[in-house]
Amino acid sequence: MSETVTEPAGETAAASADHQQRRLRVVRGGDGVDLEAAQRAVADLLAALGRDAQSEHLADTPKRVARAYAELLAPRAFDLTTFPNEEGYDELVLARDIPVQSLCEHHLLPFQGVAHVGYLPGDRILGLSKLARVVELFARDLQVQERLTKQVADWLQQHLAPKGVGVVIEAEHLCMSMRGVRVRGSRTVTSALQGLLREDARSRQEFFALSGVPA
Ligand SMILES: Nc1nc2c(ncn2[C@@H]2O[C@H](COP(=O)(O)OP(=O)(O)OP(=O)(O)O)[C@@H](O)[C@H]2O)c(=O)[nH]1
Ligand SMILES: [Zn+2]
Repeated sequence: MSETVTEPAGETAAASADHQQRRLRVVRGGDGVDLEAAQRAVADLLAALGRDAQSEHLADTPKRVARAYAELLAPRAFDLTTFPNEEGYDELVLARDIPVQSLCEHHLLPFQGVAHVGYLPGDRILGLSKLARVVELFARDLQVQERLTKQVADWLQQHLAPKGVGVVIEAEHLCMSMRGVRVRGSRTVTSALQGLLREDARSRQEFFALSGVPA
């Protein structure tokens, strides 16, 4: 899935002046979904599973399922708003317990849990809600948890250029709880660190402590 980051029309001047608020429009995915083909495929799947796709109860199910997957694979566009770090704030900024919902690419079943996303500011700070929006940007996709975790960290490092970034995701995979090995309640923890949070032991420890994850 491709992602684009553009300066909204008329905002270029504000964006180029470093002492001002800066906004970048972020759009990812939403392309590549053929709703009618998806609907036909779901009807075929129901038939292959021995279900009567023409029955009164299932008649609208292919359409609903196609739309549901299209929605689950389409993150909302947003404005990445940053502000100059005028106070020179140089401690961690951490958003804990951001809800995460994604789809495992192996079974197309949900995995869900929470993300803790933190960064050590450089020249700019980020509108706080944007940490959760970046998580959604990559979660609304067919994913593995490791890739999702790393994509969020890499994206923030690239677009915010902070001194460090840390991302922890704790999630339960329905493919492991509802089926297969059937271990209900087991949560997988993944982390991705960049910059000082990776290189400096004290910063890393602080990040994990504030995230509530034993280092
Ligand atoms: N590394 C990683 N593995 C995942 C993730 N989500 C699901 N999986 C695993 O992907 C693996 C796919 O293994 P397969 O042996 O091909 O599939 P399977 O026969 O359905 O495996 P079982 O789940 O053990 O029944 C399973 O072990 C899943 O638990 C993820 O986010 N990261
Ligand atoms: Zn799975």
